[in-house]
Amino acid sequence: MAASLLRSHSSSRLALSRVRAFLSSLPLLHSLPDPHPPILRSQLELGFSPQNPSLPPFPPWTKPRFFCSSSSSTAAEPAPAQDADSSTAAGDEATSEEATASEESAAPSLEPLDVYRELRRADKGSTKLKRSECDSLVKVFRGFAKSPWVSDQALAVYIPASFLPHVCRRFREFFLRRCPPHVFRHLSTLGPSPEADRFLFPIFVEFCLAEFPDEMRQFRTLMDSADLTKPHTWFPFARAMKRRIVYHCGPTNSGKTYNALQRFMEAGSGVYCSPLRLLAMEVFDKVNSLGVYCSLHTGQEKKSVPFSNHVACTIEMVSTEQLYDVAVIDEIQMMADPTRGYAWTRALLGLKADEIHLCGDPSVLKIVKKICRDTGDELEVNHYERFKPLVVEAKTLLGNFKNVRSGDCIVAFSRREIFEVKLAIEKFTKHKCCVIYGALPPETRRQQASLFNDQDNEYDVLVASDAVGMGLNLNIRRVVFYSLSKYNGDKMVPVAPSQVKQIAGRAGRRGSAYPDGLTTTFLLDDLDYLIECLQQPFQEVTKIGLFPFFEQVELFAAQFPNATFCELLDKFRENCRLDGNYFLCRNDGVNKVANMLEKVQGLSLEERLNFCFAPVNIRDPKAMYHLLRFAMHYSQNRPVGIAMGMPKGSARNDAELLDLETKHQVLSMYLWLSHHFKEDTFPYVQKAEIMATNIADLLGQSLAKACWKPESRSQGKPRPIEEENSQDKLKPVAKESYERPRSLIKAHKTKRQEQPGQHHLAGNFVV
Ligand SMILES: Nc1ncnc2c1ncn2[C@@H]1O[C@H](COP(=O)(O)OP(=O)(O)OP(=O)(O)O)[C@@H](O)[C@H]1O
Ligand SMILES: [Mg+2]
Repeated sequence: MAASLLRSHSSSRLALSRVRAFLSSLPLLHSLPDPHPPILRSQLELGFSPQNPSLPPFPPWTKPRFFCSSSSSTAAEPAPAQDADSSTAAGDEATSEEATASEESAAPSLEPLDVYRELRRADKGSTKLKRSECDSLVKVFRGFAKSPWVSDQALAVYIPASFLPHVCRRFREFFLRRCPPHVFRHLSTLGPSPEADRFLFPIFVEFCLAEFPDEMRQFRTLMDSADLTKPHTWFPFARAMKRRIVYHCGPTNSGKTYNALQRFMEAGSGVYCSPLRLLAMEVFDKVNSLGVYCSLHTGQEKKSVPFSNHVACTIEMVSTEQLYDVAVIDEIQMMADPTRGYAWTRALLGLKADEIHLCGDPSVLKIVKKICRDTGDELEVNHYERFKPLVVEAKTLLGNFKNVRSGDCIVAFSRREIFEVKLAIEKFTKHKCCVIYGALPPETRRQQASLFNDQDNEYDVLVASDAVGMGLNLNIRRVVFYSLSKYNGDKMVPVAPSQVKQIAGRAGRRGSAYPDGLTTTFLLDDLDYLIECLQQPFQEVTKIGLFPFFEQVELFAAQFPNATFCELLDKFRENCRLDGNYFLCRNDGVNKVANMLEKVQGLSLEERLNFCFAPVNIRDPKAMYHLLRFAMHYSQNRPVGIAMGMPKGSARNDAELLDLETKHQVLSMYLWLSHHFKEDTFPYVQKAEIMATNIADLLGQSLAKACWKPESRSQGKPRPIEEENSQDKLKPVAKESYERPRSLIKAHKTKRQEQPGQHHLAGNFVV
């Protein structure tokens, strides 16, 4: 797991260098007489020896902060009086007596090295603790073993999470049998707490150095090859440049991208990095239409416009080799995305551009400032406000589709709900609906968006998933949340406030037919949560995503020649080291694909990695089958074929619609692979492109007339509770209206005791 290492605690920082020095000096250690007190071994190794009196007797990091009132005091000195005071403050009568006594004679030391030495000197079993005393100490050690702080710090001294429980158990056994009374009293006062962890940790390190030097040495080799610390140093050319970073910081619909694109178009050369293919395509079209030659580069397509010095690309495809005058990184807050965040981090750290424009909300401002300090780049921040405030309609739709109006965008969080809502609206009102959801190709989403934007047709309502939250320019008057819960792959959870903000902010676009933005919910019960989300300030991001380069994985893999690719990924995750501001991006799908591809022989590590990262819906067995087939043919050096017929026409039911979606995804995957492998291995690119375009058209035609009940891709598998219940939600309450009977948000938010909507029925809110 990703770990934040050694940022907060200077003593631990020193611990790392100490452990490194210790582990890198094998001959000296081995030449020491045995049995040699380990503490002295490490001291000797660092030069702290009686023969070298000019050096302090113990390295300073071993002084726990909580007990050293003065940094100049040494372990040889008696513990300062404050130490005794601080322990008596919370102590019992006996402790108080002890403190008084310690003022007369030297108090027993609580310096970690002293404690450790005392433990070492003591005979095994010398401590006779009462049962209750023993129990209270065990609690402290349990807390220590489970503390995330300890786990991070242990990783920094080359003890990975997998080994930590064993070491902690041994440490506890060692400690309990020899624990001196004053240390016991001290730990009892602290109890299981961060202070106890910080007190024990340096002693723990000494114990590990003595007991597990070989293991630590092995782990060190392993972890060094999975070292992802200081990622800004991975891009020496970018570091050699003096870059100017401009952060366009503000909420949705405030002109951030517009202003950044102005600079992009003025520049002699530029790159625009988009979170979505769709948005890259929009910028590509817009910029070319304004007379600036611009190419397009996404995972699936490369359109090179002759004489162009500008390129619009998806963030994953941006080159850190090419030099640009201006780069734009849109939706910079996506740096914190658990899966894709690394692509934004890489672009920010690695782009070779004189001027880099970041567009996004304020959540990553602080961390961007920190990165700029690390990279030495100059940072300018431009703050933006929404052109028009967003107004929350307190009335809501009261669970009735009859309250839908022209220009509404109804947001639902599953494909099933989207089609149910579309069906209900078209059946019980005069409105016609366009739909937008993640599984649709970008071309179809754009087609649906322009159908909705165009005022001269009957399609005046949009039903969309969260895919609408980013990228498209839509003429939305009002965003209506059909629900505010979402299936997270495991269970239904409330939609995150940042996402609610992003989606609601789509209402009322400058220059559109509806410049004033409104938002509300379908159910009155959901309204409070909507307001709560919109009123929440942007949460500051403390960690951003990172992922290793292929070369780093390759280096690591060399140590496990017999490991499967899946095992390798797991081991890398377990052993990798990160700075405190970074986390390792997870890729849940990759493991599933890697497992499936295990049976394909003859792929190099790089080829396997490429297949694993191909865009595939892992829940779609047909798409998975095609990926397996592509990999098998490739590994047998056969030209990879499409092996899929063109559908006869548009879909007549949901099963056919699902089939069209799958077919497009498979073609999209084929095109992606063709751009990631040698050209001649995927020779049917042109055919795949034509088929993909035609299928996107068929999808558009199918959606225009879709009036069927949705099916599930995972037929036969248990559906999430929400989906099971969704039939009930649409039970007609009157002949011509529908009602959803309950709000899942209400169930989630049991803590909210007040009656739904009681404060909000009075009027609208500006947020
Ligand atoms: N100065 C301007 N003149 C004309 N139109 C503008 C101007 N600024 C922004 N717009 C228009 O306002 C709309 C919103 O602007 P933009 O897309 O830049 O907002 P944003 O802050 O990037 O929003 P989001 O966070 O949703 O991406 C766009 O349609 C854009 O063309
Ligand atoms: Mg924008």
